[in-house]
Amino acid sequence: MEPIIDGTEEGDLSNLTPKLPEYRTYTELRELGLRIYKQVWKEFYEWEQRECQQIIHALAGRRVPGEKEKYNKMIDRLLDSGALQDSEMQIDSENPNQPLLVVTQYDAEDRGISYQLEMEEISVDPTFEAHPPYESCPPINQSVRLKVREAVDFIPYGDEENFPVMEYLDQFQSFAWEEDFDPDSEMIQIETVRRLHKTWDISIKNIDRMRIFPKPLRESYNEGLLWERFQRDFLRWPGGTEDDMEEACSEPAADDLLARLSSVLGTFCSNLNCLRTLCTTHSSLHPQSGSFGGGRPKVTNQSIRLSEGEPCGEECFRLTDESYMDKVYWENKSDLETLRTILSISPDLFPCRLADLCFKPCREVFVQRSHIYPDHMVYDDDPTDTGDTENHTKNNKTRRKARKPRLKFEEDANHSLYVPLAPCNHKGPCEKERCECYRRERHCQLACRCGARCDPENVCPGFARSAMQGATDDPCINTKLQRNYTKAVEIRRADYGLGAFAVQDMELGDFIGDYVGNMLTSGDVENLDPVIKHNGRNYFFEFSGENTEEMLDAAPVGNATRFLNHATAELANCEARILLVNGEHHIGFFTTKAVARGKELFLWYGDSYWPDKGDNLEPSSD
Ligand SMILES: C[S@@+](CC[C@H](N)C(=O)[O-])C[C@H]1O[C@@H](n2cnc3c(N)ncnc32)[C@H](O)[C@@H]1O
Repeated sequence: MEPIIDGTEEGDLSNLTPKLPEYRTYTELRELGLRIYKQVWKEFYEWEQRECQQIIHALAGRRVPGEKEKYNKMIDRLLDSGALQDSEMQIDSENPNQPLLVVTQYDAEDRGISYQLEMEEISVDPTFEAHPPYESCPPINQSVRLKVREAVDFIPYGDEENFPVMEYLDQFQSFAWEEDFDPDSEMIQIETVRRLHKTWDISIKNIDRMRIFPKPLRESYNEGLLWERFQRDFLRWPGGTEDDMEEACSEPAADDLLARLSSVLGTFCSNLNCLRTLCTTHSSLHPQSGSFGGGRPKVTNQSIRLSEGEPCGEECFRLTDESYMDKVYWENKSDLETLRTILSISPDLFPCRLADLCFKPCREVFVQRSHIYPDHMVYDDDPTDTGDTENHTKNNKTRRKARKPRLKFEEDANHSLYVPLAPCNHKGPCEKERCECYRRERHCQLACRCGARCDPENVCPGFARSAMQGATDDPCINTKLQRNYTKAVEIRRADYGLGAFAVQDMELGDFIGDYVGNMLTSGDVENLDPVIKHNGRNYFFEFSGENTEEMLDAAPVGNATRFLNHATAELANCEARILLVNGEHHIGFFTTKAVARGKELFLWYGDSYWPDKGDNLEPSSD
């Protein structure tokens, strides 16, 4: 038997039943929900049709008097389906210069009736040259990881006969326009929820129980239809009220520190190269380097205790010995919970900081941290190396078959300085004696924040000192990239499609920009896909170092650097350098000689880029 609505639990109908005694079961409630849903649906689409008509009318040019009547008459004749079943159109061959279109329609007995249609001639300025067809490329200022799309968004070059449409479509499973999220239906659902909740006093929980929407309204404080709605701008329409539904999104409990922080910072990326919201660079594959940089502890208690610095007093954690390890007892369990939460966010936070946050002596927090993370639990492997990455790589590998020619960063006599190095993994600042980066003149200067593992708080006292000193007169080359000290370029037609031209005089060593694109994790990429084959433009840039093989594709997203064309090594006036910035590899383009304003910028793409043609492509000399 259908359960009667419970009047005791949260989200019950005890307050509803007196108002609406007929709604006593969830089936009845669902019928009410569906009724409101249909009502909103109808209102929305009636409004949308009217609204669209108005917009289209507003866009139309001025009408010639009588034109409408003439047009209507003609349409009536054309649509007279009793007499005519088919039609064809042709230009009047006797009068090719006359802009006249003859429409002939045929009836079932093949009798044709012809109409002449007046046409408006639009002449195009003969000096106007249409822009060559280009694939879409939204601008980005840092590389991103695009999801591997299984649905095709649109068919590029669909109107060009020689584009292999079917070969292109074969790569996808479905059409995005058939599947993707529909903002209209989200608005209709939200308005239905609002009416049920506000007008009919039905709780969010009971609305969920009606099971009329495809996804739950409130899966958690940051999941579900209600939460998603507040992440977007909302279309205003007369039937929908943009009001207080936000309050229906539940907040994490007051004492759930981790959840509260996540709800605030969930979309904020704390990676030093990012520091922005809704990052798609770090959080998708490496969630721990996104929101919180937390994850597993990397620093042992022993190293913390022996780290550089003077004890702050007799009770300092630096003076903790074994005998003290079982003498710390915190009566209030919530103190320990707070410490655990802080450590789950930042597992290597120094005891002095922990002491401030927990209102406890540093020695006590140190001992408690040692219990939570005993030294045998502290690994020195790469915490960002998750199974996710592996899966992603595997997926890519199965999807991708052959190696594409790509712009490749190769170690040779001229470029050996710029082969990427793994971040230094030692305590303190880089030193001549021990650092490979120093030997190869790739060291981080003190004021530069290179080296993901060089944790300023715990293991790199040199960092803290240098940071206070501010930038040096001769800052590390990374700062040009970090601060975006680029020289302006203009993108315009060149000998090989579009090219990048100097807008101002440039000197040797000027920074042009950071080559950004879609970050691919696998060294293997798909067969030259039909779009590249068709338009002949390849935006892959691969670089491989000691432990890295990374690839950027600036075809789907990019910035001005994607337009630097190729020239031989002698004629090129720019070069690519691999920089290690806060532990991430970047490809910076720099001038290798002075470039006068108005001149095109060229890069030597490397031998592997032109597998068929060899390196004999030269730019024009002017
Ligand atoms: C990274 S894109 C450079 C920008 C490109 N010109 C555009 O319009 O987008 C590389 C492509 O440009 C063209 N290209 C660049 N340099 C060239 C050269 N020296 N000779 C012939 N084609 C070149 C090739 O189609 C190549 O795949």
